[in-house]
Amino acid sequence: MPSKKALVRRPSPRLAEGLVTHIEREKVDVGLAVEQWEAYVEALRTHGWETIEVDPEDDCPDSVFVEDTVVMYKNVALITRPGAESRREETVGVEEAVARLGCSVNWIWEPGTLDGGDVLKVGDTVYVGRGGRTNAAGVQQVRAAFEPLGARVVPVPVSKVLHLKSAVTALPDGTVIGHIPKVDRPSLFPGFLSVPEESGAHVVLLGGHKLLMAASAPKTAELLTDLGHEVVTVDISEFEKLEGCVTCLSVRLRELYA
Ligand SMILES: NC(=O)NCCC[C@H](N)C(=O)O
Repeated sequence: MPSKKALVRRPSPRLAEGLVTHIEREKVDVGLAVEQWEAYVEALRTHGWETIEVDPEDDCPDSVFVEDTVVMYKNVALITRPGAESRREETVGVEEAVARLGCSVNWIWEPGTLDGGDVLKVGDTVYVGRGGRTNAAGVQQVRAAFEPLGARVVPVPVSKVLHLKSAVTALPDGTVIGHIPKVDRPSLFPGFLSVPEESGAHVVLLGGHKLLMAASAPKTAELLTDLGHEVVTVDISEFEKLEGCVTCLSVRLRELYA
């Protein structure tokens, strides 16, 4: 059944200790990050999403990046086993939240690792990034969880950025967008549009032609507006310093059964 709920998780007071892998560490202003997070949540609400706060996990610096802890396909919530050990505790509260919402719960098991940021769904095609955080066993377990439900899992190499969705996301019509220097194999996607900025590759689909994007990609916002999309922007500079992007701050639940 169509639903418009989104999981979010308040930033930890230890946010500034979050992991950085592909970029230089920069000082994070936690107070500003909280303001930016609140504005992000407000943008989701303004555009028709009911936001559900997962209990905060103050001891986990990266817990605000809730996308990495669970992958939804239909009514099934696949609880991940994050590739970074420091993030594994984050899944506990998320599992409880999705179970309360009536999802069927499934899990990635050792030796599998999977970060939700490595999973991009385009219709029933589920692209899974095989990179620093997601291993081959993780990809195989996504297949086992979702293919019996009608998905087709397509593994994609990721070597230049943290996650698959740091490199590419998809527009409402299924066109995959990415900033070419950061995409390993653009030819793997049937329809690919190159965008001028790295953070322009990240869109959250708000419904209809509305896209939520970071304020740091004005040229891409202009391009997508010119193509007929309605672009809503949020400043997420403090999360970008930790390799976060608009997608990773929420998990949209579009097919809840309950
Ligand atoms: N899905 C995402 O883009 N997640 C961002 C995670 C950033 C966090 N600092 C990490 O390295 O795990």
